[in-house]
Order: sequence, then structure tokens, then C-alpha cells
Amino acid sequence: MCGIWAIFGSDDDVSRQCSSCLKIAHRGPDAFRIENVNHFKNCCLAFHRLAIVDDIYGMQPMRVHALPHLWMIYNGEIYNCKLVQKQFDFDYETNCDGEAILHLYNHGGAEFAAQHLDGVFAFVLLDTSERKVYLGRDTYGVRPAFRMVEDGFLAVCSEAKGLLGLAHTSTDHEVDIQPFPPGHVETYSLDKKGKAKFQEIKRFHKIGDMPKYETLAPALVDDVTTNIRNLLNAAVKKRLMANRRIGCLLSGEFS
Ligand SMILES: NC(=O)C[C@H](N)C(=O)O
Repeated sequence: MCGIWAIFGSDDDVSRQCSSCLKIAHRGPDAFRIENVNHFKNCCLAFHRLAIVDDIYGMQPMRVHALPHLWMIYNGEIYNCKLVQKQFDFDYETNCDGEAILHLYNHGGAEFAAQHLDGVFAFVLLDTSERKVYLGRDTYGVRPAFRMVEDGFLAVCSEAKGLLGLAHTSTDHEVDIQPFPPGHVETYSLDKKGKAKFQEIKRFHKIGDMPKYETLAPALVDDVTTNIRNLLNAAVKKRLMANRRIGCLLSGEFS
């Protein structure tokens, strides 16, 4: 799982507000971190981690020495992290899958990054040099993300309950907490006071369109059964990039 929580442009006491992130503590049994960004005092990022890849250096908010202006939290698995490293000749600092997002963003922007991720993800990326915040979510919305925007205040969380009680002027009944739309990237700018201003929302991919990244899908042959077996094998294989010894791939329903 993993849980992400972030606020920008708060007028309240951030050190008090950030305790709301504990409402999603169940999403990350391995470690948690709450971080307030220097020079961006009214913003805060928090992360609850279920460590799947690089449990030593993969903690978040993720930062790398080569890109000190970027702060990122994400919930997800990026199956093609090694592939994009080779493709674009990125110099990774960690072995964590999400580092790909930072380098892809640095290479071509947020939409480009989201388009080149083969995986499941919900991310919040803060670029302190551009004073911009980017939100992104995978095409199928496998990883959850909710957000609330209220007059310069932006709050994001893996679960809606992490946003309750945060609004400055509205009550929880009035506040507009929305699921973040799958397959989209949204941009906010931060003014001098750190207030978040909506800039744009872009659909980076939709179901049915060919993805921009190189798929590892095997070539189709004339036999349907062989195709199903090959595609299923490839789909399972690409998900085996985790450091965890045991995994469970499940599709189904419990009633
Ligand atoms: N689990 C996550 O959502 C983040 C990342 N893939 C990790 O292993 O920590």
C-alpha cells in the first residue's frame, strides 16, 4: 500500500495540522516520516511506508542529491524503472523504483514523466525552484488519491479521511473532497506566500490508447491460448521487481 499526505498554502499551524496524516497510518507498517520544507513553511509532506523496493534508501519524501529542488511522495510500483534508466541514461542514486519519476520529470516535465511510467502510482511532486506542485495518478486509478482545494489551500491524501478537518473556512460537510481523476496530471503554482493556485489539468493517457513507454508485451502469435499465456507470464514477470520474498497477485472479490 503506502500512504501519501500533503498540504500546501496552509494558513493554520502546520505542526498541528500534520497530525491528520496519522489517520492513514495503517497504509504503511514499515516507517513513516513527516516533513516540512525549508522556505515553504506552510506546506508539509507525509508518508507511511510499506517498503517494497529498496527498503534502505527508498524512504520518502524522496529527494536525490542531483535534484535537490525536488521533493516527492508517491504510492506505487514503477515496473519499468530500470528500463527508463537505460533508455534515458539516468544516473540513479537509489535502487527505489520511484526515483524514475524524479528523473523523468527533470527530463521532460510532469506529463512526460507520467506518460513514461509503466506501473501503478499516485504522486505529489514539489519543485521548489519552479514553485510548482504536480499531482499524478495512473491510467486505471489503481493507486488512490483524493484532493481538496480551498482558496489557495491544497490538500492531498491517499484516503479522503486524511483530509477531514483541514479546511480553513468550510466545515467537513461543505468541503469538496474529490477523488483525483485517473490518467491525469495536475499543476499548481505556489505564490510568494506559498498559496497554491490551480494552473492546469491534463489527461496524459486513456484506456485504449497505446502507451508512450516501451511495453514488454510479447509479440502476438496466431494462437489465442499461447497469447493469453505469454501476456499473463509477462504481466506477472514485470511485477516481480519487488525486494519482498513473498507476494500475492490477486484479482477477485470477497463478499
Ligand atoms: N510501496 C510504495 O508504494 C512505494 C515504493 N514502491 C516502495 O517500495 O517503497
